[in-house]
Amino acid sequence: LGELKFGGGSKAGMPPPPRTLSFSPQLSETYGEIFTVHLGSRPCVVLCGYRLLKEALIDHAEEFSGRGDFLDTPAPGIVYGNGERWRQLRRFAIVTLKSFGMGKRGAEERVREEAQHLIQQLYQTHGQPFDPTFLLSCAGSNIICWLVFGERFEYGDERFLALMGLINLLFIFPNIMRFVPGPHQRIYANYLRLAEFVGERVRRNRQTLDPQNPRDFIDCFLLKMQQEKGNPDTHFTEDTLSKTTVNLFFAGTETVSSTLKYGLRILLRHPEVEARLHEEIDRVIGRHRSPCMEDRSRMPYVDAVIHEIQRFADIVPMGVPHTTTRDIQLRGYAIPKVGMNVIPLLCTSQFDPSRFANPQTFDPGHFLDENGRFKRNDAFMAFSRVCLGEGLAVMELFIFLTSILQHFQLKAEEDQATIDITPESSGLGNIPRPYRLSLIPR
Ligand code: HEM
Repeated sequence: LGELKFGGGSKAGMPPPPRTLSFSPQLSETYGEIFTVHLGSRPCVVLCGYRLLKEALIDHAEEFSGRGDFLDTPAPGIVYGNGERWRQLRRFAIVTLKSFGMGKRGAEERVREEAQHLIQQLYQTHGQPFDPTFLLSCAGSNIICWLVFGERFEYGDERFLALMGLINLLFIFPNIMRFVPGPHQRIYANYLRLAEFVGERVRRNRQTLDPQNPRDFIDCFLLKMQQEKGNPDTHFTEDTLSKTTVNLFFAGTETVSSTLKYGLRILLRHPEVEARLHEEIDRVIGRHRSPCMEDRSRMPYVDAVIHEIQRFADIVPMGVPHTTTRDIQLRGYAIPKVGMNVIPLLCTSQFDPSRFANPQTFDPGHFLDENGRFKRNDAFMAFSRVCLGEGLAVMELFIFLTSILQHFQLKAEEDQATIDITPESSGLGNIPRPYRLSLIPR
């Protein structure tokens, strides 16, 4: 297993690393589509390629629905949940967020409104080069703030800035971070501060709770806790409230903004794609009204580009670890229920050469048929199987990206031909390279 790589990452003066994936897919050339690696003392079954991932995550969805536990997070919320607790918290979150309009018109209005705030902020850059990370994170984060905290924040609001400062991709691994010295311990400290922030909001909500008129996810959770009072086996506790809220906050913020940040960089590298996007946006939406979800069905090129950005950026290359809910045979191998993590290497489906003509090339044609209509491809697995926020993410990506391109032309700071669109580092997440761009009003 000498080839096993945990992330890439280029240092100053060094050539960029090859596109390494956390478990280099080349391992499958030697060991096949299914093999075991040992992470410390934990055996993990790694699954590679579209067909095998489909077999496990879709055809045997129930059997592979357990959440792997090598992240060792105690009293988990949804993302690291398992069994009955996970089922109940997940169902509750879906129903509650839908009641606030997630995946529906209510959320669409919020996303459109947030897009307008984002555009106003982008005009303030006055065509000068800037790093888009902060503004994109604010926009994505505000959608989740509205769902879980019942309000959006101005981008300069100190409470919001403090909150944004706590977010880091590595949040998802707080328990690992706790033990790794150096900057990781700071990240773990940030995780605790975010939990504290949530705790304060919970105290505030409790004082003003109106059972007839819950304002946000936290209110709904508190009401559920009241209903479950007296049930010694309840899964709705202070602890699961805090963890679930932190899960939603993280999962819904960093994913969307990283995809947008990656996407804009790819468009800087491919101005011909940007030009076709402008053309379709001008033709279908025009310059004067804000984009809405109804437009999407008439914009196959935009749809294809967003899918291709998500495929190519591949921001969660290893997926999130699963485990089996019962002993199962897969391709003749026995995977026991207990003690085995299953790592679905989503990247091996997203880059599967049997499913994409030129997997290593950014090409929106991967999602277009010969008549220019949008073409689904089942090997597209950016959301894996159980992402709870998929509908919301799709809405945000479409409305934010089309709004930006409706108003601005992108201008690179560096020579377009040399823009490197491989990730800055590639591990549990693919992190886009830091860059600056200018937005020229159209
Ligand atoms: C571009 C955006 C996004 C991407 C690429 C993404 C990707 C993923 C992936 C790969 C998983 C693991 C699924 C599995 O275990 O099979 C996941 C789970 C999850 N995502 Fe997303 N996600 C995105 C946006 C969001 C948003 C906006 C939310 C918030 C509402 C969200 C909430 C969650 C939650 C709560 C889980 C855990 C679900 C569970 O274990 O039951 N995600 N996501």
